[in-house]
Amino acid sequence: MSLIVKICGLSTPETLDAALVGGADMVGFVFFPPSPRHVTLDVARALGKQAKGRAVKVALSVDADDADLENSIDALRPDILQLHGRESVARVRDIKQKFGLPVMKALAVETRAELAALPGYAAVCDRILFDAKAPKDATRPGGLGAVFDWHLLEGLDLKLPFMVSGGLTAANVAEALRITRAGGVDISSGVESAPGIKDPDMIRAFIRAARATEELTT
Ligand SMILES: O=C(O)c1ccccc1N[C@@H]1O[C@H](COP(=O)(O)O)[C@@H](O)[C@H]1O
Repeated sequence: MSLIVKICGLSTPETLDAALVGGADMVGFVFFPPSPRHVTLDVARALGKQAKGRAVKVALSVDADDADLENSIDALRPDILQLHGRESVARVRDIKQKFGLPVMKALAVETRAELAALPGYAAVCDRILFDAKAPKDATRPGGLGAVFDWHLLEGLDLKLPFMVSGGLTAANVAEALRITRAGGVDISSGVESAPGIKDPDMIRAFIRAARATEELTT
């Protein structure tokens, strides 16, 4: 199966275009007001139309209630929901049933202990995204450019597709994939010139670097 490359936190037509033309498989939009990448419903509606049929649209939320989820889904028309907060297994199941969309649950990993939560989530969601744990005083649970110890995923036998994120860049993506054997990679800060400001050249360079690893393994 080919590697899934996701560019997250897109918020302008120009940078979305760079991701789409560059060959991103998934494009992510952040619905979380404290984030520098937060998109309003109007912006999400326009970007959603631009991305339609060209890549998988991902709506990222953090412990959102049903009303906020409904509004973001109505605006973006996503293909999948990325739940990046402390959503419980029961809440993930509930969201899937209510909204009828596939769910990718983000799990923050710092030690092997956090992987104990995996079977519960694996039973209810469609995809797992491993990310670094945010510091206690962080204003958001992700999108911080923080890397986790990829060796924690070494030899992981998960019967579900999984992706890796957290501090990825064009320079380290090959190493992350070599160690984790993930089926996909997700990036936000690593393709930005400043928090929330995506750089089209960095987007293209990251996609190229990730694709180059496929050539090494196929
Ligand atoms: O991007 C954000 O602002 C964000 C806010 C809240 C939760 C998650 C967020 N981003 C996701 O975090 C990971 C890692 O990002 P980075 O590459 O280390 O910056 C990625 O999945 C983003 O989609």
